[in-house]
Amino acid sequence: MPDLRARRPALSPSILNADFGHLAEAFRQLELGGADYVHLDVMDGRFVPNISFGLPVVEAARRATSLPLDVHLMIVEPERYIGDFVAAGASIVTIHAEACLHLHRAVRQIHETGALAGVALNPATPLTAVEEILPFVDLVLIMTVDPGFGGQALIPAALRKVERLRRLIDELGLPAVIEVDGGVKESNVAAVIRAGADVVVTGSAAFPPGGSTVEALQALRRAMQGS
Ligand SMILES: O=C(CO)[C@@H](O)[C@H](O)COP(=O)(O)O
Ligand SMILES: [Co+2]
Repeated sequence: MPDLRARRPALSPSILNADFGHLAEAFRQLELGGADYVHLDVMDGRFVPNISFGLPVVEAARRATSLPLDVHLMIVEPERYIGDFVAAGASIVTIHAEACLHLHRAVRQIHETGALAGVALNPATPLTAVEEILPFVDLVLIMTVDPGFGGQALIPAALRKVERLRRLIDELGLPAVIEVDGGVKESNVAAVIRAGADVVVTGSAAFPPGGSTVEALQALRRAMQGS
């Protein structure tokens, strides 16, 4: 399992905006561009209004790259599929607090399968939704857009939530890392890191139409270092 605290800030590009006809090439580009993880956005058309992909793509990703797979489950009742996604190759399984009634049990389930456990919050969900589970998770994912689609603009108010979570985690001395997902790009990634992100997800910024993913990731990394 990856050590989430080893490389911070880390880059976890999402393949949501990649060319699905050439996924193996997309993974190669992410490796060449220096990605730390690959973010896989699983959407069920119920928790979010969009359907993306499921287990076969996670399995294909596992075969195509040695990068750790950071699986973001935007599905209702995620606890029903945790074992399947870990068996498919997920290193990190992140479930939404809004989608899961028994978070404590689901987090334990993720750990029992040998993966790292993340809990995600939508922009309108208050931090109190993760306060009690915070000591038990490896990662908290703060959505800076409403989930469901790539290419949306980051909601600036969500960064204030990242700042508050940073303070809380540091005050309590907890090991959980903060991942920020949604609308992160070269022009705002430094502000996202300054707010307290340990891991940043970039979807559309990692796969610019007609552009180079390797160059996009290198530019993002430079901007991250200038934070
Ligand atoms: O979880 C999601 C969207 O629901 C994200 O991971 C997006 O895939 C990120 O894409 P950009 O906002 O960076 O274009
Ligand atoms: Co995501």
